[in-house]
Amino acid sequence: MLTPAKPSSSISKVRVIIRVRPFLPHETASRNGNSTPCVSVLDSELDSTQEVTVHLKDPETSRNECYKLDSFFGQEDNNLSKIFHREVSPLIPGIFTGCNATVFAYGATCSGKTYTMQGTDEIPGLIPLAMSTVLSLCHSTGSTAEISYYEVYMDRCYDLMEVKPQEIAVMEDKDGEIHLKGLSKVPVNSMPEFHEVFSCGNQRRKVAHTGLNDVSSRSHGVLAITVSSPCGDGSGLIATGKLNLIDLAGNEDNRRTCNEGIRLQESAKINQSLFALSNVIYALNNNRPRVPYRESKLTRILQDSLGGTSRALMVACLNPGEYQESVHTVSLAARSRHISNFVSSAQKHETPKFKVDMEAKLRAWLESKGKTKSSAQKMGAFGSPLIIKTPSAMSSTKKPKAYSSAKQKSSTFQSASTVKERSSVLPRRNLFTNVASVDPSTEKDMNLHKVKDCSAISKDGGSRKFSIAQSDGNIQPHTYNALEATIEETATEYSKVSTDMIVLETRTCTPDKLPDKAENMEIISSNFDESSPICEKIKALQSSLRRVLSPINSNINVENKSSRDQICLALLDPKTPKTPFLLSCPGDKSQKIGTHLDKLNALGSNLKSSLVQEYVDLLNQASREELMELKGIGQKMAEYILELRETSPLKSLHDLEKIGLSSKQVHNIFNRTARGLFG
Ligand SMILES: Nc1ncnc2c1ncn2[C@@H]1O[C@H](COP(=O)(O)OP(=O)(O)OP(=O)(O)O)[C@@H](O)[C@H]1O
Repeated sequence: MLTPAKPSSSISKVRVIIRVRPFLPHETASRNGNSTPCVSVLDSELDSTQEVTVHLKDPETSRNECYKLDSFFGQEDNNLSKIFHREVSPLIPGIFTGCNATVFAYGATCSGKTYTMQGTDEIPGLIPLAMSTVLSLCHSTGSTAEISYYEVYMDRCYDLMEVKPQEIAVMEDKDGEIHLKGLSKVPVNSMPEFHEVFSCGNQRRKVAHTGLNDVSSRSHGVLAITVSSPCGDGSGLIATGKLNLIDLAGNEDNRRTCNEGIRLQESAKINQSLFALSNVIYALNNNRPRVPYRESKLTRILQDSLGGTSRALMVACLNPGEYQESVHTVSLAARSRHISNFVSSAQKHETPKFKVDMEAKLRAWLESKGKTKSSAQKMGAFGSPLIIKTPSAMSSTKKPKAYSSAKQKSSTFQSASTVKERSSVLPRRNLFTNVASVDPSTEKDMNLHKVKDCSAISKDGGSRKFSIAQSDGNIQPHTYNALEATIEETATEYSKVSTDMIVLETRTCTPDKLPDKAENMEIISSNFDESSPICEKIKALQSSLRRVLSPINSNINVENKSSRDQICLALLDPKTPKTPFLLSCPGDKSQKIGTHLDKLNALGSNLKSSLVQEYVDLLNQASREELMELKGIGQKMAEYILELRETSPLKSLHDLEKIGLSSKQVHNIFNRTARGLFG
């Protein structure tokens, strides 16, 4: 029987849940029998269908982090039917009324994504469970089901139902509907039929890109179940709905793998598309006016099944023994889910300041004061979209000792009496990460610590963090949003040229711990030509940030730090010295700038970058007639460009591929224009 959709405490349009797989036998052996997972939730939250706080703890360094997510399924929930009945089954009835839904398994390699989606013969995964539910509903309602199975590999789409996987063109019609031209659809009436078709597709997916001995998926596998149902009103109309069940490729941290050659390219594409997916989910959950569907093939294909009336579920899969990897996965998942609500200045005066690792103490304290479990559960971690309800009667004399003593030492904490009723305190946007292990009472300069801490993580984990650190304060929402949009855009650009894992985070810190001068904040880019678009963007970002910050920094009132408002931003990166030119032999500076030929080559490359940038600007600004004067652009193309840039301005020539041009065509258009300059 289908369970009705459960009301959730969260207002996410895309639910984001965690699933932790059990340790595998060889993992338990190599951990000398230690089977404590690096991730957990409080026992009281284990069976919660409400928001949960996920705790990650590194047994080796005792680092820890907390994130708010929609639900948690631990190692003991090995039976996938629990996840199915609670999270997936409620999405199915909508498919029979013409709505779409999407379920993704997201996570690092070997975190259990494929297992979660497919299961085994004994323990069916989410895909067979969903298929069998759809089929039984079809039988009882007179509906029919068809399946398609395709993969997105290196930003290209291939039909897995064909004996030799065919590339599928992704087309968008004038109503914005996406069509996968020529994609096979196979009618399915029974589970044996389904298994036969699905396992052939799986075999093709495995062989196509991994080789038979390599178990890691290098592509995103999408099983689409399309249901056609007669409308119950006797009109003879048919409602068509679609359920996408997606086994995403595993994200990878390339500085911890030995990837090279094609593997490195694959990995870059995988990380880039996962980041684009997270941006889409974030935009949807935050009611952003623009949802960046066009940033990857996968999100473009899923446009009709993410947002609008569609419902979606992200299952973030974790390997219980991999702390760093889990932090990457959960932080990206939490960021996707994150609901932004900027606090107005008036509200900010009394915004409670908690440090994330105080949450458990505060919750315990509330409970000891006789608060009900449910009110205690509403207690948000620092990164919580919903900050807290505590009784206004709570007096400072009743403060817990640890709390008040912490307050004396650091303004990170505020007395419990300043905690406001939930109705009057809106959440601030923050994902407070990487500093949870810091003891503020011993930390002289919290901000420095944060920077150090994040840099260290960058080195350990090989991730690039793009962070916004913000104190509560008077930064206008539009200024904040503009900065945030710029940094997101920068991170997206970065993801296009880098194979690093990208972590984008918004953090909150206390005003007195922010750098006094904007100049103290380092925005470091490495491995890029100074003239590259990413460097240009970073420079522009840095200077606009300084402009925003300078009046604030000049008005510092040391005595009144708690009401001072600041925002600071840092691209936290391993510190690589900048070099004047990055030529073909990185690491050997003496050769890089030695000869006139090198300089000429460097100039040539600068010229090319600025020419490309000029060209992109022109494409974004020119009229239809002007566009048609460009070599290689006809009327149809000009119209496509006008349409495309309305929703998403072109950022690079590569963006032209989003309107269906192949990279060769894009190259040719630009070459013709460049040749025209000299011709
Ligand atoms: N719940 C589970 N119970 C038992 N074994 C599991 C479970 N989840 C995953 N595994 C095992 O863990 C290993 C990795 O799982 P899986 O192949 O699903 O990972 P993945 O995330 O899809 O990896 P990749 O991205 O590399 O394809 C497999 O051997 C799988 O059988």
